[in-house]
Amino acid sequence: MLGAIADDFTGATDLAMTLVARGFRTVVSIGVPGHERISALAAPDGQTGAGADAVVIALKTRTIEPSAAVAASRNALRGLRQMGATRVYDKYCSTFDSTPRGNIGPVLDALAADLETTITVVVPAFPDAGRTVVDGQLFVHGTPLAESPMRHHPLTPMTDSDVPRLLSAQSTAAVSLIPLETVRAGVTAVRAALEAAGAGPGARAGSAAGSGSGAGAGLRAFVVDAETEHDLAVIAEATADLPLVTGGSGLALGFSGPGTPPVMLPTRPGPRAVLAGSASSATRGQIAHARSRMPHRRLDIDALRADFAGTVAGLVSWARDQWLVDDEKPVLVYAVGDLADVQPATDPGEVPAADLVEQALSQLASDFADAGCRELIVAGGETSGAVVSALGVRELVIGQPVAPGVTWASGDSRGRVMNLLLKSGNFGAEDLMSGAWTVLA
Ligand SMILES: Nc1ncnc2c1ncn2[C@@H]1O[C@H](COP(=O)(O)OP(=O)(O)OP(=O)(O)O)[C@@H](O)[C@H]1O
Ligand SMILES: O=C(O)[C@@H](O)C(=O)CO
Repeated sequence: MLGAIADDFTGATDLAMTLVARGFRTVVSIGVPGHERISALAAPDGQTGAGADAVVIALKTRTIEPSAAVAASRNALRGLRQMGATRVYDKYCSTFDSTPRGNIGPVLDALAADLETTITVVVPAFPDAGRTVVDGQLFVHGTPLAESPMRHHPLTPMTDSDVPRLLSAQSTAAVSLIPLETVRAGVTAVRAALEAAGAGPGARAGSAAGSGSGAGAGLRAFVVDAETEHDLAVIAEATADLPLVTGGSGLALGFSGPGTPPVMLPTRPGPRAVLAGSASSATRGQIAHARSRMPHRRLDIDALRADFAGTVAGLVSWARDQWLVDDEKPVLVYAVGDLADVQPATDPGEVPAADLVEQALSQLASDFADAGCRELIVAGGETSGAVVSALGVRELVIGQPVAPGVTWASGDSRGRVMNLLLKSGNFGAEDLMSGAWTVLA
């Protein structure tokens, strides 16, 4: 069984949809499952679980304190091992989203230590979504990460494009690069690079330059260049025996499961809504597009600060009115239409704007579900984490894909099955908020 740990919920569905497309029966667990569910999912023969070929544990650890992220990830690893996971996939963002102190490095270090492995790979590339890595530099649709809209992210502004440098600052591992020329030379060349480096301290991979930082800790982390799906297939094959691989979801494009067919989710009658807490440029474009096609409201952060319950209740009553007029049309509630709407810093003692937004969208999701809403698009990884937790959903079944990294899923919210589309901030076409509904059977 393949076990995966994702640092946010949209990342979990992103990876899970790729695994489903590659023929894995995949369960997304929101947090670590309870003992009974672990037993149900466990693989009696160490190979195939009764309920799943792959389990992705969705955490909300991208921006929390590094020590808390490490503890939650190690706990998830324990759960996966109890289920019989023999390989572990540490999923983080294809744009390497992390705070300056972590959490990608500390989590990678801890998982490698628990798995007693001294070699792992770092593969953020996801070419279908425009993320490529060349000479260790991460590009977003051809623009260096640090010049892309990611530099304006409210929680994880990315101001460096150099993946080995980003990782070295966070990890105790000796960080090296396996360059594109080695990947293009094929599986044997990548394996040779990994094995040669395993030979001793300071060993280099292919023609790569190693930073060598932290070499004493024993772990070697190889950032591997990749520009195409074929590159990812080469890397996946070359690393098939590693107990731990890390990256965006792209690496999983090179995996091959037992051929389980995908699930088609039925549409769920009832009102529909879009909740967007993401400030990412793709989400802002989708909001601009959706505003001319559906009733919409922007969250008023000052009003939330002054009267949270009253402001949310006002939005619920507005949404109910819209659904009475046209129950086919989704309503849109969003946080950021324009970057100027972002409120980065708050006075000490004040609830940060980001928390108010997450709390408001979570409360709206619960109240909308109580009002009969059974289909929901949520934009943003942190936002999705907050919303799905508030809905009390424990597991997701992956359904129809919508765009690279974006998929419908269904989950049980306190006895009500809902279709949920958890969209990463920078994924999806401009018409996603009005168009994604049509792919439900
Ligand atoms: N006006 C605002 N001021 C400050 N923070 C905000 C504002 N609006 C939203 N936020 C916060 O910004 C964060 C956006 O992160 P989120 O992960 O949801 O989106 P994203 O980063 O675009 O998506 P992803 O992580 O999937 O790429 C959330 O915590 C949200 O509450
Ligand atoms: O890898 C990605 O880019 C996404 O799955 C994600 O994690 C964004 O939050």
